[in-house]
Amino acid sequence: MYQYHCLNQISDVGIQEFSEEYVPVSRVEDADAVLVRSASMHEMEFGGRLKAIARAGAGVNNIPLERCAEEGIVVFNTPGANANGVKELVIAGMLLASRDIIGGINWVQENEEDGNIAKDTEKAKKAFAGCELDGKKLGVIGLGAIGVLVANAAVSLGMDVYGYDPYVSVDSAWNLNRSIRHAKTVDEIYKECDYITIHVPATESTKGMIDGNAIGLMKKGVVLLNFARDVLVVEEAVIDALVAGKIKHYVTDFPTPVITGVKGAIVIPHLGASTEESEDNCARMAAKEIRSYLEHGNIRHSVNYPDSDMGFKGENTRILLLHHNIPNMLGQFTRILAEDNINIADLSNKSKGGYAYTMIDIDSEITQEAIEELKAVKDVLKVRVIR
Ligand SMILES: NC(=O)C1=CN([C@@H]2O[C@H](COP(=O)(O)OP(=O)(O)OC[C@H]3O[C@@H](n4cnc5c(N)ncnc54)[C@H](O)[C@@H]3O)[C@@H](O)[C@H]2O)C=CC1
Ligand SMILES: O=C(O)C(=O)COP(=O)(O)O
Repeated sequence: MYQYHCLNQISDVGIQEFSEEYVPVSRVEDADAVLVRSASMHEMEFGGRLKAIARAGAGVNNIPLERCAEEGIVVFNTPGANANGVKELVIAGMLLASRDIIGGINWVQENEEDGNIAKDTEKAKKAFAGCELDGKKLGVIGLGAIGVLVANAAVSLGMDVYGYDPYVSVDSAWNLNRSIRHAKTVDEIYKECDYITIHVPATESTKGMIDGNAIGLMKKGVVLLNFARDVLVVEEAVIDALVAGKIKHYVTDFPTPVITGVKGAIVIPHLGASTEESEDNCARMAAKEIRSYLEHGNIRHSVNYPDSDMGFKGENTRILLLHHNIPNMLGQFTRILAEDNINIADLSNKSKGGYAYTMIDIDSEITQEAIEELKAVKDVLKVRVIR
């Protein structure tokens, strides 16, 4: 039996991926696996039983990745599974910033009692007029799953699109529309574009990247869109720029006490991934990742351990070792198994940064003493045996 705990509402489509072998539990401490969306896990203690955390979504800044790695807990996310949902809302954000659609709708509601509203509309509407997206320059910072979709959709809308991503993956580069201009520096985006949208993860190096200096380089009347994370943008600098008319609108998916209610800020309550399709996709992918790891030891889409796949666990016993990525670990593991007269049928050893993952299939049983010896090896963080 495997026990799982959901820290946020997770779509039933994902939960249905679990077999009868899986039961929900109400406490994280009792869980083999946790499913989470945006709930913060930084202050949480994890029981020794926890093996996997699956973020049904993209951003993992709510999870203490390093601490999890040290405790031998594999953290997964679901790359691309909600990207289309976000892309559609970004396009909506650009449209909301181009004409005062929100102001116009509010005006209609405020005048609902007006028997003359059809006629009065024609006088009032000039206050809500704006511009079109066609022909405007859009800068996309971060060309991952979301950035690529936004950039390509904007091309279809007739925009002149610039993309910036110094770490762009080969897949993303292949998927980009060929008319998109390759910005060699982020400053080029700041200086050239009428609309700027940011789609990078929140990390120590990206936090605060849109600051007063970046805004200083932007065109007067620029529209800035942030559907990635609040902390990427220095909100005080944005507010100064809104007041000065340097930024026309700041469209953000992240309400904070600082930005909410500010004139010119269009603040959406984190709805980027809140579509039926995105929620189903993320939940389904997250549940599959958990099953594959718990039942077969395979890792796919982890953010703190290397991906590793030895296929379905067949008749063999499978030993899984999570450890620091340092020399002579394999030598120690194979010596312990050899001393127990165990024959290795298959073996994989992968690393990612400071962490490594070794999977060993053996064609006999392993004694509890040998397991204890493996656990006692210095720099081994977790040992699991699937029989
Ligand atoms: N509003 C919402 O509901 C959602 C927000 N997000 C946020 O959007 C972010 C991006 O999501 P995805 O596109 O799915 O992730 P992704 O991992 O596919 O793409 C991120 C891209 O940013 C690039 N990048 C990293 N540092 C950069 C830098 N300094 N300058 C330029 N590019 C840089 C990477 O090379 C990568 O191509 C997530 O990390 C999350 O914070 C994601 C999904 C939903
Ligand atoms: O996937 C992401 O990074 C998101 O921001 C979506 O968050 P949510 O799952 O809607 O709480």
